[in-house]
Amino acid sequence: MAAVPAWIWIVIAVVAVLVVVFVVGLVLARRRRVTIAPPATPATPVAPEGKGEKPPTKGGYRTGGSISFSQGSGAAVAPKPDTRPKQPATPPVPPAVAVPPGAAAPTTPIPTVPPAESTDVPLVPAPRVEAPPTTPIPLPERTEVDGQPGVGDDAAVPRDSVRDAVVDVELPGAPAPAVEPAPAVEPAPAVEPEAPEAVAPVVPAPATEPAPPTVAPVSEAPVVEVPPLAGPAVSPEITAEPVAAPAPAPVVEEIEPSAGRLSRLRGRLSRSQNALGRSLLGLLGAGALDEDSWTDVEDTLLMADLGATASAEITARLRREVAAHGVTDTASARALLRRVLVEAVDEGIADRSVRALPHDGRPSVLLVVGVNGTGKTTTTGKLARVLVADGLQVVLGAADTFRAAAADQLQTWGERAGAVVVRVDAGADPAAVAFDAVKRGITDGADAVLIDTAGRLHTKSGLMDELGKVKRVVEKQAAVDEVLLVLDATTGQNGLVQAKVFSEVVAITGIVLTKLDGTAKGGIVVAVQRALGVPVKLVGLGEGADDLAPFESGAFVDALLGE
Ligand SMILES: Nc1nc2c(ncn2[C@@H]2O[C@H](COP(=O)(O)OP(=O)(O)OP(=O)(O)O)[C@@H](O)[C@H]2O)c(=O)[nH]1
Repeated sequence: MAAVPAWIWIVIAVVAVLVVVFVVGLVLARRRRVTIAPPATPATPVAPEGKGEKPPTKGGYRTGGSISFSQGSGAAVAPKPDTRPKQPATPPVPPAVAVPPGAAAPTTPIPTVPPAESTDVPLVPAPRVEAPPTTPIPLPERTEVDGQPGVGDDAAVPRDSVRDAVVDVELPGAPAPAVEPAPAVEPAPAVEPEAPEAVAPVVPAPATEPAPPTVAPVSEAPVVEVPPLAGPAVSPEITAEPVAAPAPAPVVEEIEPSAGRLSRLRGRLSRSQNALGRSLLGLLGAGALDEDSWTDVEDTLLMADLGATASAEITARLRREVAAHGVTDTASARALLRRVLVEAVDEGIADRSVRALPHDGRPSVLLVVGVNGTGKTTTTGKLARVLVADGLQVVLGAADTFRAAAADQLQTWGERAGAVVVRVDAGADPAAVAFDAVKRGITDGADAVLIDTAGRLHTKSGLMDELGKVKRVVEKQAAVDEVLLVLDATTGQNGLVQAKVFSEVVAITGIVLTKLDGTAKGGIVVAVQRALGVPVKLVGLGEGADDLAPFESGAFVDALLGE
């Protein structure tokens, strides 16, 4: 056998090397290939939209269709129906984020991308992912999110807008007693138990009987004498045709004199307020005060809403007085505290009288302004009572045409006090109502015209402009003598913000601090007077018709100190 030439061995070796290289390359190439098939079980299961719960994001919020939006009223708005396409792999971007009371408005949307661990999710092409909704729900316009309720919140949904419906009811065939029938009288068989209540608002009471307002014996024709409770005696021929009986004269109530009211109501103030007095007296009466004690005094004043500057000044003043004269016992501590607090409350205030007396042959004109729900209508009604009790003739202007029931509410106050009420339908121009009220006051020769205005959203320039217009229109007939800003004492420092904004739109001349019966923060009196430079003239100490009192610094401080 002939020897194989060397070159053949060389060729065989080269071919063998090439084959090895090719095979190794093929194996490596296969290993580097990306798998595109989805795994059997995704690492992060995503519930179908609108059915299951979405993974929570930061702050406890949940994305998806059940996000509630706060409106100005703080009332949750029902979420809009979710019409977005289903996106199993990618959670949708929420159109807006609910702002909880007390939280700062978020400036960036809540992250909705999958969390970090979603890197486990394989790279899946997402052909069905569609664009987010093209009409996002706008964020509410509220810019003030400090948690205080009611700052113009009702501007969107008047709080009692559902109450003013007139219900058509079937009239009963016989007079229906609203009170328990006397045992001797047989009840009329045809009377439905619900009838008296339902009928009362729409049927006038009989002209002949001064019946209570809820008694509405509708079958009483003027010519038929029917004893109020003698249902069975009514003739069957007398039908239940509505009879145009003259409206009953409104029962004007007896009004409590305003003098000494603050003393009478002091108990209410004390109950909520004297925590301040007690702790101050406790600190001062304890004898030698160290630095910590003085810090506690200042903190106590701060917590009662006196404001930082006033608290510091009062503390410094107390320190000086204690250093100069000493405090030997609780009585001397109380006397010192009283003097210093009264001075603080009266600082810069010369006159707390309400300018409600007629002058120059025309009535005085008072405008009652403030944020909704602070007690404007109630205060207007209470003030009307005081004026009427003092023998003045009063006209009330229902210029709160925004809240449907406000005019009704004022009318009731007017009827009870014996004051004329000028009103129009809800939604009319408030400036026109105010104008008419003043005109009526002048024509009637009234002594005072009180104009109740709608709650203002102090962050909304449109509504605030409207308030300015009311004042300007009124002034075409007569100068406005008093602009009373009604502040709810329970809103604390937020009241100061409102006060400042209102004072930029209309010149406030006096403050009415309502709901002082429900807060331990009476120090707001000092803070708001300092902020506006106008006096607190009246205080509201309850929901009762006569729970409005003149503000008196001495009596107020006595109440704080629990005397
Ligand atoms: N406890 C207490 N409640 C008060 C006082 N003054 C008013 N209220 C209550 O506060 C609520 C709101 O009073 P309104 O007079 O309707 O308030 P408003 O400012 O006219 O409200 P809008 O018409 O919505 O702007 C009512 O339930 C009143 O009875 C007060 O001094 N003490």
